[in-house]
Amino acid sequence: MTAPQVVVHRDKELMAQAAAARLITKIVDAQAARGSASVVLTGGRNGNGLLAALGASPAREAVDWSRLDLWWGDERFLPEGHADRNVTQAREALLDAVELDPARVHAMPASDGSHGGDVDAAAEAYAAELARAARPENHGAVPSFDVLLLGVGPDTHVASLFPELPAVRETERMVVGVRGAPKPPPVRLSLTLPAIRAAREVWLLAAGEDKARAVTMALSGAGELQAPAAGARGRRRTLWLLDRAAAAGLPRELYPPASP
Ligand SMILES: O=C1O[C@H](COP(=O)(O)O)[C@@H](O)[C@H](O)[C@H]1O
Repeated sequence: MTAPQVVVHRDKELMAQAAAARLITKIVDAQAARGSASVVLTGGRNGNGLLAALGASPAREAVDWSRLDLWWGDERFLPEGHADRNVTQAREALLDAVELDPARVHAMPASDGSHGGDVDAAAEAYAAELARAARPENHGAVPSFDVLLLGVGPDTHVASLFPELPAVRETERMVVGVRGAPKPPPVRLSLTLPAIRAAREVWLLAAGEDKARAVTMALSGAGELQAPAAGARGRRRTLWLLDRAAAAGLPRELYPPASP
């Protein structure tokens, strides 16, 4: 697992644009090196902001969208097409505007899908889909994602791993059903920390003053049970992409003085 690196941008718009530029480069490089790329998307304001910025960037033409696998770090367990589902919001922000291969868009199950309202069965099904995509050279039962994106909640949650809930303690399963989430809706699906840590790179996004406490806590030695964001690490890189408001509580030693 890698130590966190921190990059601070002036504001959330610039952070989204810079993260989008970074992601385009990563995808293009992975496609050049391995033929395809895999990215795990996040929900939330910062994740959707990044997707919208990517959609607005002329450089999006550099990506071969048909050779991109998309997965999700978490999902609100709601009916297909529900406006609060992370996949619905991602489609609106970007996915409907690019030429993806539908077979490579791995949305998490909906509550009115083939598993009905059984969130545990839905979690097992998504874990099986991940396992089928994993290669022998990968690290465990999930693919080696090129980039795994995570929005950081004001309470330090990432994906749907909330402080002190059972999901953040999971050490075996790659995907779990979550009940009793403090942020609505209460029932969700989430990758676990072991699945997140299989990614080559984990990028955590946080902008706005309501995220400052969470960022300070996660980057100042809190444990992953109290601050799940602290446990989200990539195998090759762990990158925190922040705006100044979210970084306000961090000691300057944590990020280079040259950050504009
Ligand atoms: O509910 C969720 O919240 C987090 C954080 O969202 P934000 O709007 O506070 O940035 C998000 O990362 C997660 O995917 C989503 O389901």
